[in-house]
Amino acid sequence: MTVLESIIEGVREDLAVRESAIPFDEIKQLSAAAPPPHDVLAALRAPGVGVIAEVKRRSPSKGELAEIGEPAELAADYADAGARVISVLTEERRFGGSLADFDAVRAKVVNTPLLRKDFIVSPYQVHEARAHGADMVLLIVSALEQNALEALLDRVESLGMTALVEVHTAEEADRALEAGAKVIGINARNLHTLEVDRDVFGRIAPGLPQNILKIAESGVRGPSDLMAYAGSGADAVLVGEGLVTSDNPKTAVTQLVTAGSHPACPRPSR
Ligand SMILES: O=P(O)(O)OC[C@@H](O)[C@@H](O)c1c[nH]c2ccccc12
Repeated sequence: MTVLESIIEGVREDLAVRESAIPFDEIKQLSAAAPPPHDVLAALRAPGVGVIAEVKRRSPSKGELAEIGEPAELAADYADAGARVISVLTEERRFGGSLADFDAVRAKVVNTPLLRKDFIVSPYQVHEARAHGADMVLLIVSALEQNALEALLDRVESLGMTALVEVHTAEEADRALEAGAKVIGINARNLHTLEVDRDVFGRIAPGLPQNILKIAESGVRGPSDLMAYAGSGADAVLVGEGLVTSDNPKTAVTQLVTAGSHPACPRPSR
């Protein structure tokens, strides 16, 4: 079993528990009653290279990253520093996140779009994300059969949310396009082996259509990594570890945002 497969096994068990507490029909109603989602595409299309800042306590590759006693405070700092979207991990077993973290962040951060970062394998989780106020959800191509990917993407969009469709290979990028993805995240980390290769973005992104928003995920340590990704066509970078392990996450976001809007930073070509 790969790391991804074992994570998903745990995700399905935890999901079954939540589903028995709140059945599908009920979560569907809750998702319909939630305040409308933010326009994530508009946020990502703003000038310059954007920053998606992640609330991340732990990772399967590095173990404990940061304690994050107050995820809402951290997220508020990210928002104040100009993050375009805030990603909140809700996977519990390997990443130490939760929907409670997501709720705390949503209660505090009202004007910045939120990404529910989890391993989505069922329509239930999409409605659940919306019920908790998510604007964006992650769909991982290598975790989904093509028909499931397409059905989940349609459901995300039918609820007015935006999908971040994550790929790690050119074949997966083709599947993402085939499914109709508008925002493609190219993850430098292979979720089966956890190896990071920062060159993956530069190999895949130039082959994607111009109108597709391209997000470089993982392994961003600071402004020079952002600049390098910008040079390969990134519209935004998604950063977790580099922020939560920094002495001052707010300043770390500010530095990235500043680099992404600097005249010397290559412009996204949309
Ligand atoms: O902490 P990093 O290396 O900056 O990476 C952030 C983000 O890309 C990473 O958390 C991530 C990318 N895809 C995922 C899928 C599931 C969980 C986590 C992830």
